[in-house]
Amino acid sequence: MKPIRIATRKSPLALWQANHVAALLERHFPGIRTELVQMTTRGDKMLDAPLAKVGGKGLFVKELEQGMLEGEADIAVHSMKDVPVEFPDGLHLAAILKREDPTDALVSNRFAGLDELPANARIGTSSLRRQCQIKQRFPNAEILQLRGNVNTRLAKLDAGDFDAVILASAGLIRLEMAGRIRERLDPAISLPAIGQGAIGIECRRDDAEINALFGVLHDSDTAVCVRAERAMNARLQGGCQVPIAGFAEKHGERLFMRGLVGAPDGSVIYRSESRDDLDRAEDLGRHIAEDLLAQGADRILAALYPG
Ligand SMILES: NCc1[nH]cc(CCC(=O)O)c1CC(=O)O
Repeated sequence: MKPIRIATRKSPLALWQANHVAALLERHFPGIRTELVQMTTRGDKMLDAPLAKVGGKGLFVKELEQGMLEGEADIAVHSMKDVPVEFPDGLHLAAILKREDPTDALVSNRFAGLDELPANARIGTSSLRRQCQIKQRFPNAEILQLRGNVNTRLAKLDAGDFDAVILASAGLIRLEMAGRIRERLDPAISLPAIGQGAIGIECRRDDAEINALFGVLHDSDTAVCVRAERAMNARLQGGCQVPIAGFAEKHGERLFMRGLVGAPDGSVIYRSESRDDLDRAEDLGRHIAEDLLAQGADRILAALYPG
């Protein structure tokens, strides 16, 4: 069999994730070979623009999808957080891996945790979702733009540009930098992004050989949570550039989900939570979305998407 070509971005985290999938495939299917096809996405090129202004869905995945559609790669490995809810014709998710720690992490060289931060702390993040939740708790905090891959962001912190930065715990853990985490922020304080901590494997729908491989890597507990979260996002039309958070957890045979939509300045945050059966994951996500819209989230989202 020809090597399985894995499309990936070139950031250290993306390469870690692609190599992780390659190692899992080689472990489960002795004899299978893999090779990485490294690509640059529009999101990687526009590292200076504030993420909220760059816009466009699929900023970090489009080129990888194009590569698969053109036959240059067989699968793409993504952070589910970056994957739009709609797939291009011909592509779909083959598997979702078991979720890593889904929380946001506070990283600081000066302060031991969130409660130690001064009221006017300078906090680095380019995520409106993180910004609105931090601003609600610390109205006088100064939010400073922080783009680039995980290593770049830590270098900017170490250069003294910020009192603290907020990153996904999962990225730090995967890159063996968990020691830099000062506090894993409780979801009640910083509700994670849809899909945060989960890795997805995308491939061509009609590629039977490839599709057959991924059942063993699929984690159905993670998938049911991510399905609920993505159903919420589908209803809200959210991308990674809007202040939307959604996080589902499996408690026994039930799902518990929380969602929020906030104004970027933290002046108002609409929150919703609910429970439902596992086989109603998508209804649960849509229900949370409807509840948020009914509270007033539609006005926040309309202001962010003119037209
Ligand atoms: N926005 C980029 C991005 N996409 C996924 C992760 C982290 C890994 C994950 O969520 O699985 C990150 C970095 C971050 O938010 O700090």
